[in-house]
Amino acid sequence: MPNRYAYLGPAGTFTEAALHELHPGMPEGTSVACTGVDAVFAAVRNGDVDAGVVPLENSVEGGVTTTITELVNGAPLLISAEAAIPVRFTLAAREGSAIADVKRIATHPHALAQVRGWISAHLPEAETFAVSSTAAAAQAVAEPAAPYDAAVCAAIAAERYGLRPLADDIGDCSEAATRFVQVSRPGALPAPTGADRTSLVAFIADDHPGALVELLNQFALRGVNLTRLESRPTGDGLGRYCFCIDADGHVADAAVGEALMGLRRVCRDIRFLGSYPRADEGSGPAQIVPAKGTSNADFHDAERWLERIRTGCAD
Ligand SMILES: O=C(O)C(=O)Cc1ccccc1
Repeated sequence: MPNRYAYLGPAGTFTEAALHELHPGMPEGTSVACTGVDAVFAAVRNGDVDAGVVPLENSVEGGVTTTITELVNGAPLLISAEAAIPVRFTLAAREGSAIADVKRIATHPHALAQVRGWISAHLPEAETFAVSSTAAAAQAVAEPAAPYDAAVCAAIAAERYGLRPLADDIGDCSEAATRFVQVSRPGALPAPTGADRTSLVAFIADDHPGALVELLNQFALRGVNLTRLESRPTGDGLGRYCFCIDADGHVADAAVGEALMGLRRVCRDIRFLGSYPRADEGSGPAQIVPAKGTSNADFHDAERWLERIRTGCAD
């Protein structure tokens, strides 16, 4: 039986595009469109689907709060894959509308944040409304008694819901990309590929000067490169934060494994969020030359040396 996947719907979202990038040629009927990120997490947790795809962070707007909150505070799930896709926004309206008719615009909050410059330059009087996704906005605009005049969405969503593009590529930053993750119930980890990422949440043991440096040192000392560090409130009171961390490498790699053991010793709690193949395989951080003495072979050699000393077999 093919796997079933939930995603932030309806059809035509950027998240659906990410799902297809992760599973090219997936059979009809194997995806389930959800109305919110929280509904995707619920579908995965209660076993309705095998995995779910949600947006995690955007290169312009930063983290997607609902996704991060679910990963940090909800019943534990693991990230099993990621996809990074460019996001290009279209302003779309019903047939017969012109830009000058647009008074009410609907879209996802992350899309809105990325087209603010264009809207204030071209439609400074327009009101904006946050809805659950860009495709939900397009679907709503297509309704005969639509409460909105236009949607900011993907070109493919405009086409799917029979809307006319009024302006294409209206994002304020042409290089904008969003990172999506696939979440699964805890189980076996994807095998290391040599170009992996590890995600976790670190909870500091007690507030003291240098607590964050201690945490970061666990990675630095082992030559592990970090690709994301985001503080999130723990919910236990003002000034209490946990740290969401993405690092290059797989937990099966000696350096990452040892960094995690170090964190375990200095932190109150660690939530491991998974090791999975990097979407930017072969570019960016992957090009970083490993620090001296931090390869798997270096760690294993040092371990064997210590063992010889401990057992009295040192030469
Ligand atoms: O609403 C969508 O289409 C999504 O998939 C969420 C989103 C919104 C804006 C940028 C990237 C992802």
